[in-house]
Amino acid sequence: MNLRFTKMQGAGNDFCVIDATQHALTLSPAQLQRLGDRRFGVGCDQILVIESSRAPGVDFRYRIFNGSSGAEVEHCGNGARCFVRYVNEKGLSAKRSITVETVNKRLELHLRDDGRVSVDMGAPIFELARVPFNAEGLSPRLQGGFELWPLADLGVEVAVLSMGNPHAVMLVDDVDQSPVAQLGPQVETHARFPRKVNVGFLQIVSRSAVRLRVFERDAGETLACGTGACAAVVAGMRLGLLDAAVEVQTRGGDLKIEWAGAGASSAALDAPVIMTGPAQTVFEGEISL
Ligand SMILES: N[C@@H](CCC[C@H](N)C(=O)O)C(=O)O
Repeated sequence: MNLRFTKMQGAGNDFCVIDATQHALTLSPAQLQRLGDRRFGVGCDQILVIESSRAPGVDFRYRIFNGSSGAEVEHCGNGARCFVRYVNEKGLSAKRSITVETVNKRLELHLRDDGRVSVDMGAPIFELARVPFNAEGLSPRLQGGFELWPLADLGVEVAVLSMGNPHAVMLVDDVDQSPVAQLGPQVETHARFPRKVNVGFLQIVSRSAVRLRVFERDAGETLACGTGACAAVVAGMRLGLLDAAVEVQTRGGDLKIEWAGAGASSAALDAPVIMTGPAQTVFEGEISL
């Protein structure tokens, strides 16, 4: 089959976007991997499929597949910004704000007048079983009232949370010196994370700025990870290190993360995380799969 795609990027995290609003489309893991393959296919971190939705109040279904494995995942923040840019540029909706549903949550996406995109990423999830993270037999170290969990065999401590997809965040002194390529895959596949995990390396620069590298589950290190930025900043806020609005510097660009739960009582922990950043179309093409 011949498949039309649009290559997009948000802070360097790149995507193949496929419009499946007019016809049902099922791609096999091998076809998805071909799209994701940088040597023999198109090349991208994730494949985003746009489907129509019949759910009340929902404009589109937003499906996400990791490009290297073809596995469907729950959430992709940088992809969400590209999603609403695509829908607008292709005239699939004239609305500046749309609501989409992923496999496990609803998101609100807004095109801003300054050219950037804001996404209501929903509330972070801290229940370990829902991340999922198996903490049996472990004792966390508390910092600012939040837990840092030891992964003793790797000699690191991680904050654990979900943005709809699983994240482990570790504090580092300097992201440039961090052993991301070595430690990333070891934490990603650690037995304590039964569905694997995205791994963030977080350097605190000030109370309103951080540097971040993320080793993504099934994708390796990417230039930026939107859910990773949200998870890392929320972890930093709960550890008492960050204020409520934070600039995240990644290798592919800057993202702004805001969360009303920072420094607040537990009543505000279910406040949504708001992410703002760029989204751009790179080129369009067709591939034979
Ligand atoms: N690039 C993403 C996250 C994509 C999914 C992730 N690799 C996972 O497996 O959960 C983002 O911008 O959030």
